[in-house]
Amino acid sequence: MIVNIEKYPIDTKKDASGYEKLLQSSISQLTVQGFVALPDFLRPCAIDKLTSCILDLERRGVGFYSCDSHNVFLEEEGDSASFQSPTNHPRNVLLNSSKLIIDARHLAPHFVELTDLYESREFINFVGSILGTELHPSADPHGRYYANVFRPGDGLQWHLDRSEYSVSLILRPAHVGGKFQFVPNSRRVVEGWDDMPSDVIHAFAHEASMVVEEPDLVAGDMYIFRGRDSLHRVSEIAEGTRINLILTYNADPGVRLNRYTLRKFFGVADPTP
Ligand SMILES: O=C(O)CCC(=O)C(=O)O
Ligand SMILES: [Fe+2]
Repeated sequence: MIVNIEKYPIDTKKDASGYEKLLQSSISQLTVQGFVALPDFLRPCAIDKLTSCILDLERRGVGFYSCDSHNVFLEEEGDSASFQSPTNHPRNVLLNSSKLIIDARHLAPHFVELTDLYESREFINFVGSILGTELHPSADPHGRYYANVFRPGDGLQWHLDRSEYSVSLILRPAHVGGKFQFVPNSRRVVEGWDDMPSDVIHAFAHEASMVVEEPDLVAGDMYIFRGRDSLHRVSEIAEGTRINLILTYNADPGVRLNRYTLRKFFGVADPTP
């Protein structure tokens, strides 16, 4: 088991009162901050094993280095009514991101325990109970879960995820930069923009009661948030390497990523039907 089960009794049958306490504190964190951070969720030996295995895959050239530009919605530029919209409309403004993604197909053979966690009823029920929804694993063979490796100069610009819910497991934070920044429940505001602000943080400073959160996350931490409803990014890495795992879930079964996301971030030009 890669989970620090003594601190996080996610199996309700084994420790009902510990589970209930954990659930209630996580739910109140989500209500107050719009996300949940669970420190030391992974066992130290799991952090070491997962990290060295991902770095080894990177050395062997496994994974896709995505450095294509994208818009905040992760949808085709101009594939809808807003095609007629001004060039500065968020749908038309391209942002530059870069990172290495090692997707679920490449990770699975090396990470049986990760697949087990991703699919485990206890884990899905725990995360779903915090988020107040039934959760289903993604049906996307590439994006159900994946590792991100950010090197200096890399970063992931502002976007709204295609998957509804994301769970991130931090394996190694950057030394400088590489901060996870997000604005809880900001989708509606972003959808209302006619012009993409050049400085998103500054733009939100003028929105009543909207805060750009920047949690301080360290190796072993797990965080949960609504990636489709909360604009978020990873700021540029200045020093060190940032490595994390993202596990994605949806309220409906059978959900897959759109072609845009698969092409730009996973290097998949022609997804299998
Ligand atoms: O690496 C992170 O913390 C966030 C990554 C992310 O937003 C994504 O992969 O969609
Ligand atoms: Fe994201």
